[in-house]
Amino acid sequence: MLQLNVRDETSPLKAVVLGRAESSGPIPRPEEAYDPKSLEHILAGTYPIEEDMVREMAAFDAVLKKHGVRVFRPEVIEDCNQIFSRDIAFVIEDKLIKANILPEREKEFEAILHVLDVIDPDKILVPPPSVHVEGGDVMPWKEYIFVGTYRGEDYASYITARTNTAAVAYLQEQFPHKVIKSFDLRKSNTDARQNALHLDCCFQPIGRDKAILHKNGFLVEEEYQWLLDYFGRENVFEISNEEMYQMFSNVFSISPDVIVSERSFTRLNTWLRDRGFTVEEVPYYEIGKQEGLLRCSTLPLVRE
Ligand SMILES: NC(=O)NCCC[C@H](N)C(=O)O
Repeated sequence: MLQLNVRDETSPLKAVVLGRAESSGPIPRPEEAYDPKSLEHILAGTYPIEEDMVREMAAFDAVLKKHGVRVFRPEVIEDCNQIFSRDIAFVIEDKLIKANILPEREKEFEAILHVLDVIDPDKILVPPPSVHVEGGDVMPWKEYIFVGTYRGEDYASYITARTNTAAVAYLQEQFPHKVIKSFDLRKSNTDARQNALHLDCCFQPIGRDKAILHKNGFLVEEEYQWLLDYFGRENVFEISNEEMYQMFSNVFSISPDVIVSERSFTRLNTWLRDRGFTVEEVPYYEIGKQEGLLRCSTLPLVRE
């Protein structure tokens, strides 16, 4: 049995699910896209090909293994995009919460049932259908659980709004000893530069006391300001609109000292190295075309 344990975003990683790109299906039709960046690449004829994405994920897998991480992979479901394991379930403390994900992505969960077999069933939580939540929006951090949400009345019209206010209330009920801090995120179904698809698309804690942050991802300025004040301006790497689009905030922590990043993120990677981080660079540009990157591809199960 695997003893689940995830209390933050950066403690040394022991076990993780890494998504996979094999048999991820044909190029979707424009009306099948569920994020604006994929849509952009479908329309431009630049949607990533499977071979390239498999190669990128293999490079990520090799880095995780080099650092002694036990890596689980989903079973292959034919013609099903299973790259972004982050969103199908997430672990907080010793509980795995099944996400109530976009209906278009529901069957991805079946591919990790073999992982659930090594987890105590009492530790698996299944939220009611009214709770919409995806792991990209949820981040345990010290006494907090940070949650990205969309509070607008027009929630249902955004395929890019994945975590609702019922999820915020649900997480508070399940983790009463935690402070749930929610953030209203900017959404666009059509413009990837105006869309924070999940919280990890505009913010992520790194190291012991640092964060990557993008102001325009937040609809409420005080909520962005709260994060800036909490981490302290000198500990925050602020990213531009273009860097958010390139998914700079979606790097992945193997430990407080080791971060996996995209090889072209020169400004970020230099800032990290200057602050003593070990940066493991991998090619992940093709996967980035689907509005997800390294954090989105992982589902941490055990951190020290
Ligand atoms: N945590 C994340 O931001 N996940 C990325 C998911 C991208 C995928 N194309 C989606 O729209 O669900």
